[in-house]
Amino acid sequence: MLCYLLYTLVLVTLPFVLWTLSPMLLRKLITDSNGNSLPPGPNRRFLSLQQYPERIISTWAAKYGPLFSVWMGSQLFVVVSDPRVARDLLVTSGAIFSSRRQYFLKNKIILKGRAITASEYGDTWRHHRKIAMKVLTVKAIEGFGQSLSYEAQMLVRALIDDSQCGRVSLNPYHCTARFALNNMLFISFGMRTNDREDPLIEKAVELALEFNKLTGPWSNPVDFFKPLEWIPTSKRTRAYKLHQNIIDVYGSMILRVKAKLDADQYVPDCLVKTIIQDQEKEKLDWQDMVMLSAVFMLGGFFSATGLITWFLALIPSHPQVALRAQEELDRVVGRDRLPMIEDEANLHYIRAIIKEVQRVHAPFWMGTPHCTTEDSTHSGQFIPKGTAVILNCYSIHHNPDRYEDPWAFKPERYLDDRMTCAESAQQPNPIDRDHWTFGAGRRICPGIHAAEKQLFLAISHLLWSLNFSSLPDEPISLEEYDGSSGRTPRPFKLQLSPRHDLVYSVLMDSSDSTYWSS
Ligand code: HEM
Repeated sequence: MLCYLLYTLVLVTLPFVLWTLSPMLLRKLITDSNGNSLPPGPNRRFLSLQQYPERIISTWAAKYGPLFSVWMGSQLFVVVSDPRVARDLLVTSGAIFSSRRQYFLKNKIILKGRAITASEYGDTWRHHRKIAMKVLTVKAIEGFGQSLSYEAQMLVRALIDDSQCGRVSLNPYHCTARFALNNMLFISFGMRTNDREDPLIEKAVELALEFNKLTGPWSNPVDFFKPLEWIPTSKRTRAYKLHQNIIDVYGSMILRVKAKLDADQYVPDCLVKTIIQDQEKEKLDWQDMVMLSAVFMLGGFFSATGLITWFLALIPSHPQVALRAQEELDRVVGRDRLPMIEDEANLHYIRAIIKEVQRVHAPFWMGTPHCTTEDSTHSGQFIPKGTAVILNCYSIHHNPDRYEDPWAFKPERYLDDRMTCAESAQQPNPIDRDHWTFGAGRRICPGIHAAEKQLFLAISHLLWSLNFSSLPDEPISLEEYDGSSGRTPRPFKLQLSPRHDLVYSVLMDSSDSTYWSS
């Protein structure tokens, strides 16, 4: 009996053990016609990397070098941990390094291969990205300037209001989320929410959080082991539910805009107005329309919320940074008005703070994986067609050769950098690029201009108006975070106070008196 049990155990586990260890052999067998073999890497397969995958990835990058390979289940990945390699592969060889792997949960179930980010490289991706760019170019974003500035003012007001003018401590997440949500609502649907208790905020936050929990590039075994696709799991059920919720929530919002347009009511220029008006010309079906509007809300909203919340988590432990920024604000803007978009060019230290937050707290340490559409080689290393490519921002952003004292939060390092992030990404020498938070190559984040303007307005308004401190018995963790594809800080509390006597009167000078209740 014991023998029989042992025999069965060996029979069941041996194939799995051999499969897990097969990379040892495959690394020797897989070569291109010139004998170039795969980049080095761990000699076993993994099914997932759960919490904080960047930590093990950076250890592997240190061991195996700037281009290493690793199998996640049946999928071969290469991980890029150096700016020059990133430029060579993602930019120079962009024609074959710009597709997307069809992840089971994210791409197949939740986004159905659409939403730009889930589309494979080709005509549909090009077409949908071009449509999105109609509202995301520098010029288009300038057109949203007034609304973005207004939301920044509302962000500060909401923080003051919710903290009862600084009398009680608060978790700022709800306020930062509403700021980013309203910006995306306006750019996508030409609307904003005034209601402090609006269930739409809860729903949008819930959908974005669920999306980020379910779609980490390395967090789901089902993405890498096909037989698991047939096994009902709670994650698979959640993915189907999320897809349906996206269709229901954003679909009903599109219908709201359409009803207004049909009734000849005013709708500001926005993504959804464009796609409704051009639906026939652009040959968009209902799923295309919903997914295009959803990706702004899921990706754009979550990442901007994350970065502003990370800024608020960082600032209490860096009072000297706040002080220096506030001296700059007093000198350039003064105390009798709020910062404006036009001030950005003269607020060098504020811009440096934003770049440094983006470097030390990039919302996506592993970017969004690209996928190759042809065989290629780099420095004598073979990268087969169908390989998934990870841009390892975590190692790149902590390389001491590029960033002196890389673990420290030091905005000064960017003080002489006068370029926008979009301009910096175009520099011929990739080492000079500020950071890699927005990705690289043909799939670089199309929302980069919208993100930069929002972040500038939010952070300059916050620093102009308020001082922030943590609670003595509730230190803020800068190490831990929530999310798997995107990261936001663990919930924390702040104590805030107005910075000078004019703060309330300048902020009160607003047309929207229904909102401002204190
Ligand atoms: C606030 C900070 C933001 C960060 C850090 C960020 C970061 C990223 C990253 C890393 C990618 C993947 C790039 C690649 O594949 O190489 C991406 C893609 C994308 N982002 Fe953003 N993003 C931000 C804001 C936004 C905003 C505001 C929007 C929309 C208004 C947006 C829309 C998109 C879309 C549609 C894609 C898919 C692009 C494609 O696959 O071609 N993002 N973003």
